[in-house]
Amino acid sequence: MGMRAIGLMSGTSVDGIDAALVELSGTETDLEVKLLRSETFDYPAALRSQILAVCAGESLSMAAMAQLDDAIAREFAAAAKTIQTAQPDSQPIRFIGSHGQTVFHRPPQAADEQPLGYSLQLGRGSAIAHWSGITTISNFRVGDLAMGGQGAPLVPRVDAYLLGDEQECRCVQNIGGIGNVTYLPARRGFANLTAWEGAVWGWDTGPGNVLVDLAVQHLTDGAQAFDRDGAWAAQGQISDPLVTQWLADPFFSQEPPKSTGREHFGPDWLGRSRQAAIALGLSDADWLASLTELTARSIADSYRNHLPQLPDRVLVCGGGSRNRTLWARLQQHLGSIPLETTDQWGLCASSKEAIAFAVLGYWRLLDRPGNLPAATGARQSVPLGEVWPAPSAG
Ligand SMILES: Nc1ncnc2c1ncn2[C@@H]1O[C@H](COP(=O)(O)OP(=O)(O)OP(=O)(O)O)[C@@H](O)[C@H]1O
Ligand SMILES: CC(=O)N[C@H]1[C@@H]2OC[C@@H](O2)[C@@H](O)[C@@H]1O[C@H](C)C(=O)O
Repeated sequence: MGMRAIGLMSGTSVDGIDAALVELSGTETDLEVKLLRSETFDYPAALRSQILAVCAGESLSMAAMAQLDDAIAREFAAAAKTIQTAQPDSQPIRFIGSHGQTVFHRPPQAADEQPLGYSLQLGRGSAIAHWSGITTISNFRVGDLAMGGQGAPLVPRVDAYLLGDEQECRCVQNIGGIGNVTYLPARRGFANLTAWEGAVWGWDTGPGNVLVDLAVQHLTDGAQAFDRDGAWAAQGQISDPLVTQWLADPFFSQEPPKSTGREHFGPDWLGRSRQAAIALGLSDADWLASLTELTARSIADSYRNHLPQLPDRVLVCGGGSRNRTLWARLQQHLGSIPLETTDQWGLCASSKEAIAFAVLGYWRLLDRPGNLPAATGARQSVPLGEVWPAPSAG
């Protein structure tokens, strides 16, 4: 029997906590993850607004930050306890792997006086361990940042061992708030596993759902959080000149390793895009169609611009996989390359990132590396995460 664990993730959409109860066995090529249960726990509305305000640059006193940190940790601990209670049996949970909530992300800048990147995830693991009574592994990004890396994306090494293939070259495309890709060349072309792992690659492709979400929230005064199934964008016309103008953003032509967040693709970016759309006389639906197109184009263009070869297949995960308009546009730009969800390959598309943080925590306990230097730019691969033992009962 494998090791039972819980993975917890709240991403850049800030929609809620994705929780996955898993059973883990093996290590890398023999790694197996059985998903026993998964659930999303929405943030209380007031907490979500506060997180979004902080992500948008609102300043906080240290006391307010401590309070926010622990309000998030409480939600994470409660999510873990709820999913633990829903277990099919009463097996002990060995650990929680918790990503936490990113509220600030600054990639390293080579020309800067402070070249180290900085990434802050709130919801401290020590408090989650305290409130859940389960050993918690958290703060996964800092170890990579200390090695000079971007601190993101961290999922590529997990994708490699869960979705890599002997014969086929694949891309795994996550479309959360921000989009990120993992490139998995076919294993058969490599002398050994180390050589193959060295050729696995990944980067943030840019906006996933974040701009469309913000636009829908703006247009509906917050009544709607996202463009369900892409229905609104489907009613509009794409403005190619506008999309081309947006694609001139320097992030898109930057060579990987690269990562980004709401600091760049956030409210200010959206405001400028709104002005440009109004200047061209676009309707609301045209604006949404064009923002959706930007996500699709930025993903497909980044494959063409950066990859050594186009993949045989693209596997999509994250909430954006449910946006039909985005899906159709991405398929259009990928031409004959088949586009499928990771569900079709045995890995739940809406829980994959939560599952990945359970695997990264597992690798921490096994003293195995978590990051891929090719994906993050770190000087070396290291085990990721800090371990917070639960206080013993009684
Ligand atoms: N039915 C749907 N139609 C269109 N979009 C959807 C649908 N369901 C979810 N989404 C989109 O998915 C988003 C949530 O995706 P997800 O949970 O993968 O994001 P995340 O955890 O913030 O990701 P990341 O950390 O990778 O940025 C929502 O904000 C919404 O934009
Ligand atoms: C700083 C941060 O939280 N980055 C997230 C975000 O959401 C998607 C993309 O940007 C990715 O780089 C990362 O998450 C995934 C899970 C990762 O680290 O692989």
